Amino acid sequence: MIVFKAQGVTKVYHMGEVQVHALRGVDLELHHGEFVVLLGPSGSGKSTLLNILGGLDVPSNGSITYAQKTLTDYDDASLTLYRRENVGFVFQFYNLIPSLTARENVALITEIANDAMSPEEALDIVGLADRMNHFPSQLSGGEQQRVAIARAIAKKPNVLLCDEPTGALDVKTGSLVLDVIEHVNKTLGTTTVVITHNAVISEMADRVIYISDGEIAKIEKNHIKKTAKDLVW
Ligand SMILES: Nc1ncnc2c1ncn2[C@@H]1O[C@H](COP(=O)(O)OP(=O)(O)OP(=O)(O)O)[C@@H](O)[C@H]1O
Repeated sequence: MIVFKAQGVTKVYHMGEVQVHALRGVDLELHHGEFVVLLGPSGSGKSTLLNILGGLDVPSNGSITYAQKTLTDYDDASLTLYRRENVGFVFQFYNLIPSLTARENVALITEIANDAMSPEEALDIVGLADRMNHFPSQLSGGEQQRVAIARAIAKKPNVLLCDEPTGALDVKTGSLVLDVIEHVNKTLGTTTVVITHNAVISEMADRVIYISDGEIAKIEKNHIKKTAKDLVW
């Protein structure tokens, strides 16, 4: 089942006289429940594509459908609703609110979402049931990222979009965080897209999409996937 369909998607940023062509015509289909890794050099357009899929940004041209509805026809209010109901985001830097505990950071989302799990349940999934009442400053980087993942998945999103989720973490902690993302993908059936600079992570994907200079250079399917725990880097 196709979740996203992008056709001829371009993105041009205008910086005074200069035009930056971040995406130059992307055609892409993403399927329900799949785990996709986006790989490509710095500046190739990965974050721009992820942000457009997540409704944080809009393309200059082309169309995107999500569950057969045309996102590119949505106004700001509809895009906000789309994000709220369907998309969880995880970024490299965890963006937790320092004055709130882990539980309260997750509750911020569960209070506004329909049919959300409880903050306790979400924190339990990421292995932090016993750290619920700790503040971000009392947690390690990996633990903070797991709180950010709990916050992203608590509303049971159909789609989880992760922009370099392990970029700020050491190998062991990064592997733990990937293990959590893998678990969410498998148990909740969440369509998952992970941007990374680390080619090793692509071994756990169903498909690997290579982006180069604003275009899809190639797409590879992994016939045998590794689990996060089996990755060596
Ligand atoms: N808001 C913006 N205004 C102007 N140019 C931008 C903006 N956002 C991104 N760009 C430019 O668009 C191009 C693609 O950027 P993007 O962040 O999508 O790349 P990326 O592949 O995610 O890079 P990285 O791996 O370094 O995060 C780059 O040349 C970048 O400088």
